Amino acid sequence: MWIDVSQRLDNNIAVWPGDTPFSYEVDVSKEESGSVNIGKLTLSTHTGTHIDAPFHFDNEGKKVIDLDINLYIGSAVIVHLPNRQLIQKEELEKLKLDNVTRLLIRTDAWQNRTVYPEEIPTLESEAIDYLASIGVLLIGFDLPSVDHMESKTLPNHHRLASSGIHILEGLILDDIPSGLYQLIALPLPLVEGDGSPVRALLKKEKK
Ligand SMILES: Nc1ccccc1C(=O)C[C@H](N)C(=O)O
Ligand SMILES: [Zn+2]
Ligand SMILES: [Zn+2]
Repeated sequence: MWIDVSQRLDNNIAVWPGDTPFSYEVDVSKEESGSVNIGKLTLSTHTGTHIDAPFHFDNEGKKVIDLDINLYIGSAVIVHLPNRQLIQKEELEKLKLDNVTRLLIRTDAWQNRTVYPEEIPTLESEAIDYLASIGVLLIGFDLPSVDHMESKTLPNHHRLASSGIHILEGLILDDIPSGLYQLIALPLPLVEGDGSPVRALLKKEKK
């Protein structure tokens, strides 16, 4: 059974402070067209559960279409690290993450999803270097960012990208136990995209 770990996209979804509100409307109704309802979406590429392309924080960085889709499908490990402000290398070392290419970190730190949190846990730089050294290629969080909310320089976004680690944000992992899963979280084929909403799904691996 696949489990949906995506935020639902409705007109009340919280967005990054100051960012474009999400909107879905029926632009042309069935009555108007005589045949079909046609919806219109307005949204930031960083709405809800989404991936970041390096172009989000680097003008020379890859855009969504340039990202390898294989990153976003395959086995993933979920670890539960609640009640921390800083996620440290030592702690990750203890989790025996060898051979993990997709790592999802459940922090439980974004409790009220109707608003953006003021502060969120982050990885220390040594932890990013450690994950890169063991071969992690995708990191996902149940958080709206991999940097502090007020950060303008986005050091973790840059360090992850330069280490070859791709970013998945805004997962809903509330009820998901630690363990080994299959993940699907594919971005849209946005040619100019700096990010893309995804439908993120998990399936428990037997074992
Ligand atoms: N600064 C922003 C301003 C407007 C919209 C989004 C942001 C973000 O940085 C979003 C977050 N860091 C993200 O990677 O989704
Ligand atoms: Zn983002
Ligand atoms: Zn981000």
